[in-house]
Amino acid sequence: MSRQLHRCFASTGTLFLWALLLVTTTGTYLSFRSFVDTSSSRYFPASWGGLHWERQIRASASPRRPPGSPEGAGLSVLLTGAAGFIGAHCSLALRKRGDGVVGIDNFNSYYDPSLKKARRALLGSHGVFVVEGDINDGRLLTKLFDVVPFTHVLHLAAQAGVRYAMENPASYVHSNIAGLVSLLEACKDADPQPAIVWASSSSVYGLNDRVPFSESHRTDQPASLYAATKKAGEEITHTYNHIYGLSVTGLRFFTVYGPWGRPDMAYFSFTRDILQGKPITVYRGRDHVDLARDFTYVDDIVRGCLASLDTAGRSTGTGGKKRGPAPYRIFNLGNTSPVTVPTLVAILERYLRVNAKKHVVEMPGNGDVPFTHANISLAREQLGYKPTTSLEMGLKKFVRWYLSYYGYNRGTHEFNNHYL
Ligand SMILES: O=C(O)[C@H]1O[C@H](OP(=O)(O)OP(=O)(O)OC[C@H]2O[C@@H](n3ccc(=O)[nH]c3=O)[C@H](O)[C@@H]2O)[C@H](O)[C@@H](O)[C@H]1O
Repeated sequence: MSRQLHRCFASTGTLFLWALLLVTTTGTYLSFRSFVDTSSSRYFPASWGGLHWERQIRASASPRRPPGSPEGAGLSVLLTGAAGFIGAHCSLALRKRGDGVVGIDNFNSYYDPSLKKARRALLGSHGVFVVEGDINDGRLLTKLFDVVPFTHVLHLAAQAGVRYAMENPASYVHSNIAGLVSLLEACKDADPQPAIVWASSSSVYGLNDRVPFSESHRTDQPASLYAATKKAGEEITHTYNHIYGLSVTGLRFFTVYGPWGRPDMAYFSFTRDILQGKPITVYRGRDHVDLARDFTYVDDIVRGCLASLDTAGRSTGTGGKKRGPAPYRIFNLGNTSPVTVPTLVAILERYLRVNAKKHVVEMPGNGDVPFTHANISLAREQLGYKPTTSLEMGLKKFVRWYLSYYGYNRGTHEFNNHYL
């Protein structure tokens, strides 16, 4: 009897232990799931969806060219990075000529998000709707293509900045590699497939020292992780063109500047610091040679982007299957007249009527290249691209915008009314 009782207690104890194990495992699993769910929903906030949202998307995507217009029916463009510098300018230019545009932007805090929100407000006042979302969110992209048969994607969302790549390398992989692949996946699955025009960079020329830089020059010696991710983007888009028949145009932008620009770029941060009486750091190359850039004004770049969309040709695939070859193009979009960084500073000093406190240092090994200079023959021939704005003229427009936007004209730094 006592042996039976003992066996019974022993088996009850074993059962209890099993039950305990089961409860603990289930609890651990559930808390892991909830962690995964909350972290992913924190990553991709579900601030999209619903009938009202879909109506806004459709309205924004609809071309508004009059029927029988000489320019044709009008494009319907999904524009990534729409609250960014070049994205906002392109969105407005497309809208103004009667194309439909839906923007997407993740409003990250790489630089002051209030500037991005101000750009979004400007776009909103012109009928361009910008979805707050990340291009890594495949569900959102699929939904957008379900709602609208976009004819084109202008992909300008990216982690920009050459030197920041040493501080935050993961953000370059997230946006410029993973985000690009996520977007291409959605595009290849879409029916009809859109044609894609996207922002590569002059930085892909890296250590190339043949000038001016031509599309046929080598681009296998990047000097920064930023450049490497843009170069990778050119190879990745080629794969999608080859396998799925997506029409792809990559644009190598050369140090783009202008009103509503990026605060992390030299012309912008120099302006801010000069006005605030702070010293600026001017990098200098080896043997005391000044650094130079083929600074390109944003309106010229916008014309290049629109011409690329207009000449992109069709993607050939449907339902993820290629039906024939599609265009794959790469163009330099530069200004063809490099200017040294000290000259850039001198022009700003003149317009701002303030002498900069210059701190000249050897260029640190942080990804910078000594100079850039675009050969734009190919873009001129195939896109009719012809930059018309000198750095002198473009900086004048930038400074005028800067003073107005930051309230210097009224002797106050408060938010001001500002228009392009
Ligand atoms: O064409 C591109 O593909 C890239 O262009 C731009 O890169 P960059 O040409 O490096 O522009 P930008 O930072 O304005 O520095 C300009 C000059 O000022 C020098 N520079 C910079 C900062 C500083 O404090 N001091 C300084 O001398 C600096 O050494 C350089 O000589 C975009 O940012 C990038 O996203 C990418 O699009």
